[in-house]
Amino acid sequence: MSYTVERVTDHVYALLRWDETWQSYNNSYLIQDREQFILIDAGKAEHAQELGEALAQVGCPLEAIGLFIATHGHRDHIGGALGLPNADKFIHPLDLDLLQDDWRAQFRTDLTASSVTRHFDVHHLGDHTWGSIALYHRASRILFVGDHYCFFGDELPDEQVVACAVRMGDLLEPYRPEMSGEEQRTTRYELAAFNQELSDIARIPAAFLCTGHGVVLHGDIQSFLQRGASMDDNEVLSYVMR
Ligand SMILES: O=c1ccn([C@@H]2O[C@@H]3COP(=O)(O)O[C@H]3[C@H]2O)c(=O)[nH]1
Repeated sequence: MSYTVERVTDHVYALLRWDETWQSYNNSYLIQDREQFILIDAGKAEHAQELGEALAQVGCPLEAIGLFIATHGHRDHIGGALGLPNADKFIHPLDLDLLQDDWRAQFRTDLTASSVTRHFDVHHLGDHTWGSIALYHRASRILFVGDHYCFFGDELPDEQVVACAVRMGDLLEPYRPEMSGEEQRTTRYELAAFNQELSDIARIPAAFLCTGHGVVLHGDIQSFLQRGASMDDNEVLSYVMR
């Protein structure tokens, strides 16, 4: 099994696949709701079959996923969603352009639909990509932030998928505009805006932080995010240079 599957909390699983090509974990998350399964992010299209096997391992056939939400439109978060036959698929309208032409028709952009807001508070971030979002799943107190803040390329600490945010304080990641993969974004350096967005989501009473890549954090998520939001230019530079 090329996916690592781990329970985050009741009815929520993290599914991580180490991608040799990009040398990083790619994360997806499964939530078992009373009526349906919900998938957040779906990995690359070429890993879709393995994602299906990982989901089956926790009792979720692909047909049972009724709702899919992408944290943003990069292909390592979207590709696997194409194989979900019964899911209503959502993405922020500003990321629709990132999708292949023949994929766009499969996606809805009305994130204010009750099928989404019944479960999640949606926060537009717009940093990693123009349409990147954070999703707060109120029932589980999980904050999904996609790649706004993530551990791209990092190994799992002590091979643990879920780790304590306080103990992982030095896992802080710098602001990395180059991660956006889009020229428009990579040439902009907007640390102040990035920090403000982090500071805003740090107010959410989350007990878990689920990012687009790598370890899942639990515990004092507010302090962890606030600490990230307080990095100044010098500190960002020292992280980038290390
Ligand atoms: O070998 C690589 C590694 C990375 N990237 C880009 O960096 C981005 C990081 O965020 P993401 O995971 O949403 O998408 C990734 C891609 O856009 C790439 O194009 N080729």
